Amino acid sequence: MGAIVEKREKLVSETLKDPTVGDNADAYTSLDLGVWKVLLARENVARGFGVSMDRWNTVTAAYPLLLRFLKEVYALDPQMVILFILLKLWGSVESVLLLYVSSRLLQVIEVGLAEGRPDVHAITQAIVARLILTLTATTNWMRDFTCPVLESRVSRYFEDYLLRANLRLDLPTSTDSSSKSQARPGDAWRSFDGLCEVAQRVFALVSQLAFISQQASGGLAFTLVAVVRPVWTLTMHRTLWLKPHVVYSENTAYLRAQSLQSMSASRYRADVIAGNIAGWITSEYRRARDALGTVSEEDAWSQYGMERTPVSKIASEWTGELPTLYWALNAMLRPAKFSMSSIAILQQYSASLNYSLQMLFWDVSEVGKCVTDIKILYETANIKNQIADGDAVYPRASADVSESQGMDIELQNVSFAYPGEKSKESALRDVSFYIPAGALAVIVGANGSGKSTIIKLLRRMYDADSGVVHVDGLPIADYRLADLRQAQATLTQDHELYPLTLGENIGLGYAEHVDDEEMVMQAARDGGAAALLDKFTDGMKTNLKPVMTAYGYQLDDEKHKSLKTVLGKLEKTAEVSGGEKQRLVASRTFMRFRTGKIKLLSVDEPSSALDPTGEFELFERLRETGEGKTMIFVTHRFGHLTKHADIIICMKEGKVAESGTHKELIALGGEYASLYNVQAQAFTESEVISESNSEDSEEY
Ligand SMILES: Nc1ncnc2c1ncn2[C@@H]1O[C@H](COP(=O)(O)OP(=O)(O)OP(=O)(O)O)[C@@H](O)[C@H]1O
Repeated sequence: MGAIVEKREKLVSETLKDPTVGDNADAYTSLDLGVWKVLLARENVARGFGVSMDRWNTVTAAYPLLLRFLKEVYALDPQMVILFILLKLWGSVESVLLLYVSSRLLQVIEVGLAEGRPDVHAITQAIVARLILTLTATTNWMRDFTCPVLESRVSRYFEDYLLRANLRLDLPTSTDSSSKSQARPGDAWRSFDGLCEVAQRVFALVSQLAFISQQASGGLAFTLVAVVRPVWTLTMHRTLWLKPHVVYSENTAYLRAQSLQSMSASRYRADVIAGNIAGWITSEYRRARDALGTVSEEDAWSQYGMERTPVSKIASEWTGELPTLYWALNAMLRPAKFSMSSIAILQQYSASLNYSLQMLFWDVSEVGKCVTDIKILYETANIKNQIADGDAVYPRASADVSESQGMDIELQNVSFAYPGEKSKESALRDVSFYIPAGALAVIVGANGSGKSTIIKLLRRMYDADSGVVHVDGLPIADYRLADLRQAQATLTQDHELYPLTLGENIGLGYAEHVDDEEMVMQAARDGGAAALLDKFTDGMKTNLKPVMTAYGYQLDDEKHKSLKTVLGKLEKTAEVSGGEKQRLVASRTFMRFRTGKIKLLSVDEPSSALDPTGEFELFERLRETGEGKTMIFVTHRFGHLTKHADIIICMKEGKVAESGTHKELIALGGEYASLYNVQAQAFTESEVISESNSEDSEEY
């Protein structure tokens, strides 16, 4: 863990010093906030009353985005939005009305007491006040109904927006943390509600100030004195949200404790139980906690907001006392103009203003977060994909190979390192080879030698750092991505099962025909998954991993047996074995073949969990189906495939060690021959297959 932290420190300081990164390291301030480190872009404009122009600029720059956001939310349901805002604003109106009623009440009581006659006005005022409270209860009740309806409309709209924005991201972009979107659909509603809340607070404060400034007991001077505190507090408020910053932790003990804590997740459970390491995890966790001591883990944003000295807080409290001081001084200096009721009324005004100010301050401190969340939300749709689209149509009408069913592939001096790769060596180094259209190529080599990476470059999951991948004579980057991918079928062990039905898991190989049960069934037969579909009562309609919606709380083992049984049944999902998963994924690939557009089939070790018969049948069917198309198989197993291969590319440490046919490579006696011999030894009488007699020995 210490090494990780050292590396992280080094990485940060080297990146900031790196002139190619573009920024200047001096432009950042590094802050330590508990377990967090914050790299904060330095503000370059002079500060006045704690407010920087940068902060103001950020808010004004966000204005068009805010306007767009509010317009979009309004368009979702104008009537509901208006009702929601009116109900919110009622809170502000109500506070002014209550101020008015209670000040009138005090005055009338005072007059009544002085004159000693029945106080009809006071009784009327009290009834009106009660009516206001009834209205408040009704508006609160109405808000309980409007709020969830509007919330779900806003959330659904932005869920849809984010789904589209995220699904269009390519692999390097979506895994790159600097461009990965942190937006969540729930942020949209929180931001809208937060902004409405601030609007309500501002409206409440302005109405109170307007009302008080008109009153004989208040007046303009009192109102001005009352606004000193909010102006002071808002200008002194520290927020990170409106500043460009990076937050990370390099606290060894904290990171260690977090890692150990995460080992309670269900994906580690089997290993933790089998390895009997629960005790070790707990004691290591406690040790990490002890080492952490009292260092604060509170989030960096809250810690940044905390004042380093009490000066600002003291000043804020004092400015809050100014209204009291004002009327106290007035009462002493001009006693004739003051009565007990006017003093009580001023006190009420002060208390009410103070409350509104505090609430406003509380909500305004969240505005920065709302603005940032809205910005992140919209920026998700503008994240630029790292894999640029080409404009050439594939297959090319003019290409010599266009008539062929296969794809003509040539790699010329291709080098590639994964983005942010920590390995000392690149995944591919100066790789060159040629696979003619319609050929069967097999890529072999040790673990980590770059075999799968070649397949990923052909699918344009990534682009080469240098060198060129040619497809049908043109650089691969020139083609339209959608055309290129449409012409390829891949089968790897990285494919996942979708949380959808078994039928959809297969049918999505050809999305346009996902509901064609006949076609899906045929693909299932080809991929060896037909028996699996028969196994489940719901067959193709079986939902594999439905999203969990069953929850049970406060259930007693004895008293609530039937409820627990219901819950158990609801929680049960359909399970498939590793081999069955591979059969389903293979069936999806066969479904893809039915598009009739496939020119390249890449198969990357998809059979690790298949039984020998299953594996043999799968490869045979793939070879039959792919007949005439270019086929690339990545494998560790030597046998039928290598025997039939038109070309074998043997990889070693990111380079092509050698290439040729099986016979040629065995005759060469190099890397391929030695890999082959290791496997052949297990099946032959003689320990080593010599180069000379190897020609007929590939069957094992
Ligand atoms: N997503 C990734 N990010 C960073 N490095 C990666 C990534 N995938 C692979 N690598 C690294 O690239 C190198 C080549 O990996 P690749 O998967 O191409 O090897 P392989 O020959 O297919 O290995 P295997 O036989 O184990 O499947 C390895 O050193 C690996 O650690």
